[in-house]
Amino acid sequence: MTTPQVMRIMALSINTAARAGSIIRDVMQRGNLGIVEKEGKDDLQTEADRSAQQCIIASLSRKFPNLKIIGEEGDSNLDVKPEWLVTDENEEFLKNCCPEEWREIKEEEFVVWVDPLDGTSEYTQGLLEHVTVLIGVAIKNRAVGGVIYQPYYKQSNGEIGRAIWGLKGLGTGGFKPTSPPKGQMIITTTRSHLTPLVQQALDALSPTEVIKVGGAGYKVLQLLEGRAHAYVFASPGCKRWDTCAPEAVLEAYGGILTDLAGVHYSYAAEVDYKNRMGVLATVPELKHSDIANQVPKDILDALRS
Ligand SMILES: Nc1ncnc2c1ncn2[C@@H]1O[C@H](COP(=O)(O)O)[C@@H](O)[C@H]1OP(=O)(O)O
Ligand SMILES: [Mg+2]
Ligand SMILES: [Mg+2]
Ligand SMILES: [Mg+2]
Repeated sequence: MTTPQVMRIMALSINTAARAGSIIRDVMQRGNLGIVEKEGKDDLQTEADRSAQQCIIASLSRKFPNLKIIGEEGDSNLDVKPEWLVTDENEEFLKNCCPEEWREIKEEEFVVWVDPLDGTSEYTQGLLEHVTVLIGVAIKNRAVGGVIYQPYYKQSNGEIGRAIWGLKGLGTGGFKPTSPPKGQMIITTTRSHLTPLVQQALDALSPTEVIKVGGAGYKVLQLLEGRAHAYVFASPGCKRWDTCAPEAVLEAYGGILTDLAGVHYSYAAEVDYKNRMGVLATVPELKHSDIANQVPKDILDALRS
């Protein structure tokens, strides 16, 4: 029997994210980040963002030429150094059994959303543990599979970097699932894109504690590892590549990620990339709709306008 495409795409994404992670570490070690401002000082790009994206898109498109891939850093030159081309699919992952519902999905039915470096602002400031590589796999508008790779995570065996993955219908891997403390409401949110509206939404949810960290990937990790109950961001700043992989991993785990009104984003290729209605993610222990219902209407109206 041939291996279903979704399993092969996920398995190649895991190994490619790790390779992108080593490129990110190399750029930092060389010390010349090559920072440029995209839409302003809140929207930076570095040599690491560019090179990691080239590695990911070249590797995936070489093996899956009919795959639709959308990367944060725009069109990339795919004529990359041979050592950036990843061809091996992750064998550990391939030992898993493909969920029935994804078995027949063809290469051209997927959309892969790539954020080669999530947490660029933190990367440039040396807050390296906040940095992740995000590869999200969408099928029929929905985020279904995802890889969150942390290039600076120190494993207990001394190895550097770890890959966290999730596939709906199969589950998750690469981390130790942990429930957040009972009787509290710990919210994780932005540290580099705080606005009055972001603060207003936090206040409305009466958190017992607020954890400000960088990146959408790292914030969802706070939920997976029991350090926070919810991720709340009342801002249109995130785009589909920021949330596709985190949403898929969190939902494969039993949590939910939507906009602030409680509605899922579409990950179809032709959508407007902006997550205009913000981000709300919750752990499986919370009822997501209860939290969404606590978001004041004027905050939603402000995001809509
Ligand atoms: N105003 C913004 N402009 C550009 N990117 C943003 C903005 N707000 C959020 N993002 C993206 O969403 C991620 C999560 O946001 P935050 O850390 O503020 O919670 C950021 O790391 C950044 O992704 P990236 O670093 O890949 O550009
Ligand atoms: Mg960016
Ligand atoms: Mg990002
Ligand atoms: Mg990025």
